[in-house]
Amino acid sequence: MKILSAQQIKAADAYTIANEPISSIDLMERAASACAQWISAHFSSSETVHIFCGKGNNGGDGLAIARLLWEQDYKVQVYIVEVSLHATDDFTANLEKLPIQPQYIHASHEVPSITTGIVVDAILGTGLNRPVEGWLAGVFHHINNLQQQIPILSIDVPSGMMIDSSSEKSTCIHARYTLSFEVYKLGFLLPENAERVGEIVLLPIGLHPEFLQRESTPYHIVDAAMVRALYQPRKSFAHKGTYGHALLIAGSYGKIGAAVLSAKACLRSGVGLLTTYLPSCGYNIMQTSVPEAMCITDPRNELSMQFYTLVQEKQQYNTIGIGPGLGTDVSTAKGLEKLLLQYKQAMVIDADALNIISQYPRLLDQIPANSILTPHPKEFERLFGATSNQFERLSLLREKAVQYKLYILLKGKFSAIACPDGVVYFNSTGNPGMATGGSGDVLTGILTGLLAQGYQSKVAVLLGAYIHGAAGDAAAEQLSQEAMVAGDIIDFLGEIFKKLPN
Ligand SMILES: NC(=O)C1=CN([C@@H]2O[C@H](COP(=O)(O)OP(=O)(O)OC[C@H]3O[C@@H](n4cnc5c(N)ncnc54)[C@H](O)[C@@H]3O)[C@@H](O)[C@H]2O)[C@@H](O)CC1
Ligand SMILES: [K+]
Repeated sequence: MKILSAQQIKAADAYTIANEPISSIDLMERAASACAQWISAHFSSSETVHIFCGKGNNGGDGLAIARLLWEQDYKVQVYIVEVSLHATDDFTANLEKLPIQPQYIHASHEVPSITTGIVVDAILGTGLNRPVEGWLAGVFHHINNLQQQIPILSIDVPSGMMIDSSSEKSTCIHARYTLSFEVYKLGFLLPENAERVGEIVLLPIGLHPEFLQRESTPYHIVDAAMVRALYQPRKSFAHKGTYGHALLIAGSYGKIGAAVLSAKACLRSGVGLLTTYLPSCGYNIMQTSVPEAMCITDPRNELSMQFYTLVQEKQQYNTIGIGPGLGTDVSTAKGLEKLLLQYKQAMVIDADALNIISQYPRLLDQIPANSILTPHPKEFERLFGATSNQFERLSLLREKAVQYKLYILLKGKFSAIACPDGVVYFNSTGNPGMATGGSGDVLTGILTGLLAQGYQSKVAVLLGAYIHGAAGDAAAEQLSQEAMVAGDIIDFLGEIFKKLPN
């Protein structure tokens, strides 16, 4: 699914108006009626609905929602926040049709103290062009400080939030639900706005499909339809050689569990054969807990330079996953350098392997093209430096993926996957229950398994990120976000794979 900028959304509205064709006011009515329907499906008509409207088209939506709910016997109060002298035509038209008397607000102390019902925020939408400050910021603080039990529903965008750039410094409404139109907005996907958008509800408003199809954007959402199209069912005449041989280089004394989780996830993702390369202390643990994996050990407790010779001697590995629990010992760093100099196929690089690379940045140039890097935000910062906000971090992510011809998956609620062509995909699965030790090791295993069996890097990373999150969602559903552990994600992979065929 495409993510459009504020300018593109405006163009989509205009294209729909011109080509459906439909009048602007009728398109607004359609948007408002989608919101009113959602509200009536979720809140009883005994609730008073307090609707705060600005004077742009977002406010126009609010006025139309007020009328539609009033017609459905809701008790409705409308407050017009005088954000500007100018009102848009569609706002004015809807004000004329409003069956009740609105109350005007020019100062923060004029916000009524609301003790029951629900609040609808239709003050500012995608037309926001500067940070919210002054008395309007005071109005927002009043609304945000209403009692916890009063849900705040923002229409299209929480007022005060920019959708294409950072608005960290802007005062913003903190919504429990954001009822947004048709497409995700970039700002919804970045952690700086997590507390502002609450739960995102996308409501279709019939924007012209032709426009959505032909408009290009560097930002996309990875959804179920996309991964179903990427998934390849297994061939009926397959043997274990058909699905590749992966090498997983992982573990150090005290962190063999990371290697075990990664190995199990790799096997459960369909790899044909798996060899693990571990420090000697991990031998019994791996052979006992993952008997399906072959095991080669390094005589030391940290992995050393020896692992490069191993790859040199045995060229049969279709891919290598390296990093989980590896440690950053100097001999391991040397081994990684030798490995990168020799191994030229796409590989998966995670955790301590990334930390080693950030200590020796010259290694970045040695990473085989189309490899997949999976940093969390701190690892990303260590690798590529700090940025002043998350939109800048996203630009840096794209820039580095292009520069080094890599797929870089920046972990988070909506993991951002930047590709060598500069396109970014945001994963839509996963939950906070996955913020637990070992989840990343599981992801590395899945990605290594998919790459080894012949998926192209792009497909492997999109499919892998999606099924990792989806298995985490299935685990949380069954066990709760609190009680689930990383190993549970592996246990639910099968359930997700079963749902993939079209
Ligand atoms: N036909 C359309 O164009 C449709 C538009 N829709 C709605 O229209 C919205 C966009 O409408 P508009 O472009 O009128 O924009 P807004 O309704 O977001 O408001 C823009 C107004 O707010 C002012 N403003 C911007 N930043 C401010 C700040 N920091 N402090 C005070 N005032 C500020 C601007 O000067 C302008 O007067 C969407 O979010 C959506 O809700 C929907 O009705 C769908 C159809
Ligand atoms: K709003």
